[in-house]
Amino acid sequence: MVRVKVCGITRPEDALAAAEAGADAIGLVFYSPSPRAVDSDSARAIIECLPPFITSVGLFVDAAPEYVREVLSKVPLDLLQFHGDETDAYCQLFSRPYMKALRVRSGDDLNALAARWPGACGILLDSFKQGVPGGTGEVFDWSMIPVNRTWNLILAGGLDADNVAGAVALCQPWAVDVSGGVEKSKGIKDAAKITRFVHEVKA
Ligand SMILES: O=C(O)c1ccccc1NCC(=O)[C@H](O)[C@H](O)COP(=O)(O)O
Repeated sequence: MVRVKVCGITRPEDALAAAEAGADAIGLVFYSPSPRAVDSDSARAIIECLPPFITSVGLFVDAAPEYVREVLSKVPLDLLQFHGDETDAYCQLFSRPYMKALRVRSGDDLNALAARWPGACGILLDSFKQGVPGGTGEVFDWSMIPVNRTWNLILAGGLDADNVAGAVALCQPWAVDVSGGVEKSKGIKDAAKITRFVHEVKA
């Protein structure tokens, strides 16, 4: 069964909509230039309203370790996601499971790249857009993804209810990750779009 993470959650009602739709995880963005960014108090309130068995993921981009530790002291995050140029050693500083996001560019050897983060529980493949670390709303060339891989693939980038079934059939990921494709506007999710997306993945 392919897992689903709904990322860029900014409101408790959107976290509940994701949980009720059957999503397995929610993502909270701790990167202030993003229109989907949340502060620690908001993030804690969102997580506190979740029912059991929904993984809470905190997302950072080249953050100072002190900031990550400050967030972790206030917010009960289950899993970390690093979207910048963080090394494996940096990602392992926080004694939490982590996923490393890689923004895919043509010609990348994705198996070789993934091997640089042996401590990662998953590799999130996302689209590359200059100056935009994530949440681009754009797909990348899924044919670049190696069929033979030893790492857990989380597929991201421009997914929505119309393309996700094809993406799953082609790429066979451990999980999929979506943000823009289930929104009314940046950071405001659409419950019906979330429900349709999860159905397309899990039906
Ligand atoms: O979502 C953001 O605004 C964001 C900003 C900076 C770094 C990462 C960000 N999102 C990370 C995610 O995991 C997104 O879900 C992923 O990039 C896919 O986004 P989308 O293409 O909109 O589905």
